[in-house]
Amino acid sequence: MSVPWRTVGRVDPDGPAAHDDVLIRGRALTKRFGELVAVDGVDFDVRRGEAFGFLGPNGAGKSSTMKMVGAVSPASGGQLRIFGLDPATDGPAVRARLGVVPQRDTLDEELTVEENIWIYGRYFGLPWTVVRERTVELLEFAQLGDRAASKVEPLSGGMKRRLTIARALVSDPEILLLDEPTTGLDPQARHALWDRLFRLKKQGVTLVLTTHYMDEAEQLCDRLVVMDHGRIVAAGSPRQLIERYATREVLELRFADDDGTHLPLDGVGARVEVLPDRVLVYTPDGDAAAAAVHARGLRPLSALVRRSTLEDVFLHLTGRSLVD
Ligand SMILES: Nc1ncnc2c1ncn2[C@@H]1O[C@H](COP(=O)(O)OP(=O)(O)OP(=O)(O)O)[C@@H](O)[C@H]1O
Repeated sequence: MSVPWRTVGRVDPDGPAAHDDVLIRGRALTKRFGELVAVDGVDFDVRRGEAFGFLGPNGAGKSSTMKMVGAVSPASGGQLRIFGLDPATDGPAVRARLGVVPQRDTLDEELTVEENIWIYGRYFGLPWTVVRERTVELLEFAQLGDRAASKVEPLSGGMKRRLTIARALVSDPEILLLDEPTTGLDPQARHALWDRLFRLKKQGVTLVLTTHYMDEAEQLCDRLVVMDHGRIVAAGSPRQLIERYATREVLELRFADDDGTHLPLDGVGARVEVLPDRVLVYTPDGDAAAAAVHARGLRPLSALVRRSTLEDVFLHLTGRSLVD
């Protein structure tokens, strides 16, 4: 029996995408800056209604990809189609259907909160009555209704980000592009922003975001690609990636002697990673692995069992941590 309310506005991350469900298609997409290849032939599809993420460390090529998708930076090679259009020749038509939240806020600090949305609405050529009406709704959505007439300058970082999102929504875009939406925000502000993004997703807005926070990618993204050095090193839903590249649990061990390389840990889990400050034992059963460690006479200072995350996926694929 189908359960309609569970499928409305959702995509099946494992299912094949119908052709007209693909809003953004990149094939061998490349961006060069002189000799530097910032994006090195990436393939991806973004489907209608999903939240799609580009996850990777600084310099991975996420923003460069996002700028090509935003039709503000031309591709150096490969193919890109957005709504079936080529941004190289149909830039204005593509941009009219996108909302963009850049990595750095570009709000006008001299203007008030509502004026920042008004000028954007007018820029998109919307009638004044529509702009005013939408501004009221959007400021409610951004939880800034009581700040409409305040100047932007004294707002907190989280409020400014929410205002930037509200401003990007004034043209009622089909796709919202968010470059590092929560970088620099405190945990409370990040959660408040995630909550707004969840709401947008529920309303059917397609979200495309870049992030180097694995928890953000896990929380928000239906599907994502993991990028490193301009390439896609893995693609799938967070769950698929964790199942494919990590075990269900991780036993994190810390020893008094930081050098874990000599420890007799062979076979205690499916895989062992020795980091400078801790040893990670990948295992389906963390408690059983902890017992095996103890049985070998090892006495770590601490032993913590946790679930695998996308950070573990990235570590497995690249040998490095996402946040250096
Ligand atoms: N306008 C530019 N001119 C020259 N090099 C650039 C330019 N923009 C980006 N790069 C380089 O391209 C590479 C990829 O940068 P990009 O900003 O796309 O990475 P990123 O994954 O978004 O990282 P970050 O989170 O730091 O923005 C980096 O080596 C960067 O220095």
